[in-house]
This record gives sequence, structure tokens and C-alpha cells, in this order.
Amino acid sequence: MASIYHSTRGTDQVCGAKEAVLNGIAPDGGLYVTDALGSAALDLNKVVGQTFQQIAADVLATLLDDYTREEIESCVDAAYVGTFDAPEVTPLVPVEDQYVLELFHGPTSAFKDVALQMLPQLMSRATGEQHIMILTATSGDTGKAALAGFANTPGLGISVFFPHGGTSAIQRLQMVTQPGDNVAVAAVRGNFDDTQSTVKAIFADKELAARLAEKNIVLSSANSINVGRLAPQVTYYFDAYAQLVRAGKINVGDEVEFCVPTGNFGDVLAGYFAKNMGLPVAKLIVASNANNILTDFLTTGVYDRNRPFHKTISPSMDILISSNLERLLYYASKGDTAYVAQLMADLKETGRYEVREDILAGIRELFDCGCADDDMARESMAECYKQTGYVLDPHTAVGWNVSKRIPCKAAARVVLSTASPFKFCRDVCDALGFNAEGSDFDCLRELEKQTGLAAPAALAALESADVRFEDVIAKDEMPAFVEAKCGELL
Ligand SMILES: N[C@@H](CCOP(=O)(O)O)C(=O)O
Repeated sequence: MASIYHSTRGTDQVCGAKEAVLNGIAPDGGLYVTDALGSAALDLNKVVGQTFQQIAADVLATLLDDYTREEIESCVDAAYVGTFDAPEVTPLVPVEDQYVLELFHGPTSAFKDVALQMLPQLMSRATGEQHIMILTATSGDTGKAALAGFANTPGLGISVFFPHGGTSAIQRLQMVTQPGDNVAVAAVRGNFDDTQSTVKAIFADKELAARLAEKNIVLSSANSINVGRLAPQVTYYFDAYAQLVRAGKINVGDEVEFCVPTGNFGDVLAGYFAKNMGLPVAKLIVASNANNILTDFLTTGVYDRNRPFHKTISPSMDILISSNLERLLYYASKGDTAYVAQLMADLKETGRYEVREDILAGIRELFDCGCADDDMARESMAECYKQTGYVLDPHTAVGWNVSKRIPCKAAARVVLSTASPFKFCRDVCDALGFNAEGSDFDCLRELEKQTGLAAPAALAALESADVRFEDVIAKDEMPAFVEAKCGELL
């Protein structure tokens, strides 16, 4: 029987995986979860002999089990054959005494491509006659990856909102130059949390939904609140493990640790899913930048967003409302939807909640944490480059810094590398002591010259790309923007 999905905040409305992917977020504002997680494991002996694509097919068939095997395999082919510039898709590179999992070889040079090359495939096989408008809030990377994934998909439109002045220059250019007839992009005055919260409010707006329904349009999400975004990310945890075994670094069954730079908690939650699907994970280390709300939560059990919001050199992690933590709370409370709903209501009303001691203790059995501010990240970029020649982007540097301070107790430690350093070339040049003057493309060329690395062609090409989207709007204007774009694009 196919897995049943329901909200983290209640079980009265249930659906299958396809409907969960299509809806993006549950009708009560919670996130879709399935109680089947933990009941089916991948066969590790098989995994270690598989390609990334084969592992992806098995992961997706397990988590999204109302897709047929044929549907899953055609999704995998479309998403992962010929779309990444590394044959392994997500290569694992030894650097000093740990391993860097390079997740940035996709079309937009960020880990989001792994899921956002897949989500449009999943969505188009789940939809019927309806038209879909995808709403995406981004702090830098998701937006472009979603645009690249959904551009020109028949029957689908996509609207992306990013914080005005809150991304790197290259990240912004990637979005505002996006070609396609079905895409819209706007900068929002405010930070990522304002944008993400407004997108969630738009999903909850019943009157807007009714007006759109008259035009046969539904809204969905390309953020990791959508289980169709999260499930594909589980693949690279298994694949990293397989690469370690094949390289003779560990034996099948050995435990490994992962250190994950994260803001919205999606990337690290995918590791929790992997663990629950049979991957021997000893620890998941949550690495935060100066917006260290997750470090505080995992240390004290208190989640408190009443604090300053810092703009950092790792902008994709500038987040104080980590959406996917809600899913972990659901599983850690053993499926207590009323408890999760209460915590989320507390967060909305007071900006704060505190979990019970037993729940924190359960979480801490698997999760460790740490944070690194900009100076620490710069130091790690410089030190790592000096000692090994390896160039870390500022987000990966946060993970690297945190990882270095927590001794590894398992057979291997893998640091997830979230983006190409060329997306943040000015800050990387600055950290590495290279010339960081001039335009961002001067910095890109300087980084190439000094390191001998080639910038991804799509990033270099942004220098001469036409800017198509220049709207800067207030968050209150987002609902009208979405409704207008539904009319224009669908
Ligand atoms: N870091 C993200 C923020 C949104 O996270 P998501 O994983 O939920 O899409 C970004 O770069 O936009």
C-alpha cells in the first residue's frame, strides 16, 4: 500500500505522495510527513554498487511510492542524465582528514539543483488538467535553481522572491536574467524570513485560492517545505557513502558523520531521512553562520527568533525561521501533531518556543551543532586554501570551520559543500587575499587566475546577459504580484 502523507500539525486530511508534491504545503500550514519513514530501508550492499541515478531511483521509489517505477525512472533520466558537469553528479573529494561532498555541479552551481532538476519532473507527472504557479522564497540559491528547473515547463509558471540586497551580486544576476515565458522574479524589501512567511501566508489565503481555482490554477512550492524537494536530497547521502566504500575508505556498515551548513534545515533533514532509510549515520552536525538560532536551539531546546538578523557573507543561510525543523519536531515527538501545532502557534505569536527535555535529548542523540561567523569562515577559506589548495565557498567554509572543531568519532566525516565559490567571488577573493576590487566579474576572473580553476560557464556568461526583472516590491505587494503573474504567465 502506498505511503500516506499528512500535515505535521494534524492527521485529519491525508493524501498520497503525488498530491503532497503537488500541494507543496499542507492545508493547515504544516508540512507533509509520512509515518512510513523508518519502515523501509535501502539495501546498503546494493547501494554501494549503484550509480547516483540508480540510488536516486530507489530513494524516490521508497519515499514517493505512489509514482510508478517507470515514472520514477523517467524522472531520474530527465533530471540527472547530461545535466551535471561531473560524471558522479555529486563527487566526493578528500580534503585533509575529511571529505567534501561537492553538490554544486548542476546548472546553477548550487546543491539545490539536485532537487530542483527533479521536482519539475515529479510535479508534471502528478498534475492533471490544472495549471500550477510555483512560489519560491529564496535567500540566494533556491530561486535560480527553481527558475532553471521550471522555466518553459508547459502548464507551470514560477514566481521567485528574493530579499532586496540580501544575496550575492552573482546570485541576483542569475535570477534577474532568467530566460523563459513562464517565469517572474521580484526583489522584496525585507529579509528572507519576511519573504518566506509571506509566501506561506499566500498559500493559506483561501480567497485567493478560490479566485485562482476559477481559472484552474493552483499554487505550489519549490522550497524544501515541499516533500518533493526534500526527497531527492536524500540521494546524495547514500551516494557519498557508496563513494567512500568504493574508494576503500570505509567498509559497508561503518558509521559516518555529516556536517551540513544549513539555514532552512532542509539539507540536514535529508540526512535524517537517509538515516531512517538505513544509512549508518553516527552524527549530523548542523553548521550555522552568525544567524545561529539552530545552534542555540540544539544546545538549549529554546528556539527564539527575537534576535538581530545578520547579513553575512553566506547569505543563503541568513535565515531565522528554519522551516524544516517542524518536520524533525514531528518525528522527535513521535508524531504528536497537537504538540507540533502548539509549538508553531507559539512561534507565530511570540517568536519563540521551547521543547520538552526528552525531545531535545532524543534530537541530540543524532544531531550536533556549531556556528561560525564571517571572520571564522574567512579564516577557514584562507587556511584551507593555503594548506590544501582547495577553495571553499563561504557557506561550505562555515561547515568546514564547525567540522574542524568537533572531533570525528566515526569512520569518516563528510562536509556537504553547498555552492561553487564563483557565486561569491568577491568575498572568496577577499578571504584568500586576492584582489577583490573592481566588478564582480573582475573578481571572478581574479579567482580563476589565482587558483587555476575555471568558473562555471553559466556564471561567467552573466556579465553580458540582459536583465529582465527589476521589480522591487514590499512584502505586502507579493500577493497581488502572484495573482497578476498567474494571469500573465498561465
Ligand atoms: N537557502 C535557501 C533558502 C530556502 O531554502 P529551501 O531549501 O527551503 O529552498 C536559498 O538559497 O534560497
